[in-house]
Amino acid sequence: MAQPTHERVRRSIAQAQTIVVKVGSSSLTKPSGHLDPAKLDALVAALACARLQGARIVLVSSGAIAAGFGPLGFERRPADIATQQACASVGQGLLMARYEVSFSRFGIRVGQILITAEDTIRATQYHNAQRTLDRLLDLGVVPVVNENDALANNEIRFGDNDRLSALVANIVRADALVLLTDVDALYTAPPSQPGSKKIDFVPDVERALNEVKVAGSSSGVGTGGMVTKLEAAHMAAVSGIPAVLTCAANAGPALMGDPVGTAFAPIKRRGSSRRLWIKFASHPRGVLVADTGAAQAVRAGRASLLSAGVLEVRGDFSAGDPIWIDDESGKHIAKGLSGYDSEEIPRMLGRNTAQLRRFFGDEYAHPLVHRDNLVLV
Ligand SMILES: Nc1ncnc2c1ncn2[C@@H]1O[C@H](COP(=O)(O)OP(=O)(O)O)[C@@H](O)[C@H]1O
Ligand SMILES: N[C@@H](CCC(=O)OP(=O)(O)O)C(=O)O
Repeated sequence: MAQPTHERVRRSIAQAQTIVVKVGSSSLTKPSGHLDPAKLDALVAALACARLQGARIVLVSSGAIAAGFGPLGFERRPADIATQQACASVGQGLLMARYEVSFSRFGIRVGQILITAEDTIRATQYHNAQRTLDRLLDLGVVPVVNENDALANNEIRFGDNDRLSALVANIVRADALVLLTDVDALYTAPPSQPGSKKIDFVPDVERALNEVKVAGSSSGVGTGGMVTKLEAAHMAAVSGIPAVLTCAANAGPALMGDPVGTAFAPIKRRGSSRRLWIKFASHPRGVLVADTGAAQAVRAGRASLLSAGVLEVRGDFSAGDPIWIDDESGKHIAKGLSGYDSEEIPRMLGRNTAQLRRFFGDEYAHPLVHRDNLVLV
């Protein structure tokens, strides 16, 4: 794919039909950490303007914990998970109530979607989320998405909403991702560092990941800082979606394609959402160890993993679950979705397709991991 120019990326954002906008806690709160209704109203005005011009808008909004800790009597954002979850439970309702009132000024309805990492890992939940979001957008609603903090356990939590927003962008097949935060752009180093310079355009986010110095959040209310925002821009780029990162006050101009903040070029053609999910969001539940020939074929690309080239299966998983494909030295080569339950696999190992068909029947004559369900790492 030819590298798009800065101007072209901005134009494609201006022309985007379906747009995912992510707003961070720090952009919705006062310095005290409490929810700031004026900031929320200003953001909603910019989004409503785009919506009323025909864009399909999904808002991924943080701020539940920030909205909840004040009313619960805490002076600052609590650090322990259980209290954060309690704050999110109280704050999510308060946040939605504000969005409801604010969007209703423009005659726009909102719908709440609380999502967990599991919903982006399991194919059935993923498709369920996709169907609901698509239908809401068809009905002209602005879905307001957040992680289901009150229930998500720490091991599978995203924790930040940046990467979640990139997955949502893929789920709704968005044409653009807009990341709104408390800095106006990506800088060559954290803006507090002397000499850091603003970056207007990132043609290749994979290179930027190595070159830009980023830090975590320093706002006291945000979570991932610039690290997870760059990861989100990367996930968008590899699924063919241009992104722009800027401050919430620039939401309007950013959506119009004006040269505010930092624009990120897509680096691949739009790939399948399944592959993005496999690569970035799935948590493998087992391992298939490939022999030298199979490892070579998988590494070379576009080859399925056949039972004949697999030496060992580890873990307890079901057909459709994500698994690692390792080489004999234990190095991860790829992630993929298993075609079979782990308990079915041992008797299939080392056998070619004709043998599998003869011994076990047609339903066993398929690859252990089909190439469409496999992503190199
Ligand atoms: N290279 C960088 N460029 C811009 N901002 C950076 C960089 N490295 C770290 N940051 C910090 O990331 C912060 C934004 O992240 P965060 O507080 O998590 O916001 P949000 O709540 O919007 O997710 C900024 O306030 C900034 O200080
Ligand atoms: N889901 C959490 C978001 C966590 C968070 O602070 O994220 P972010 O501000 O986007 O870095 C909430 O609503 O409070």
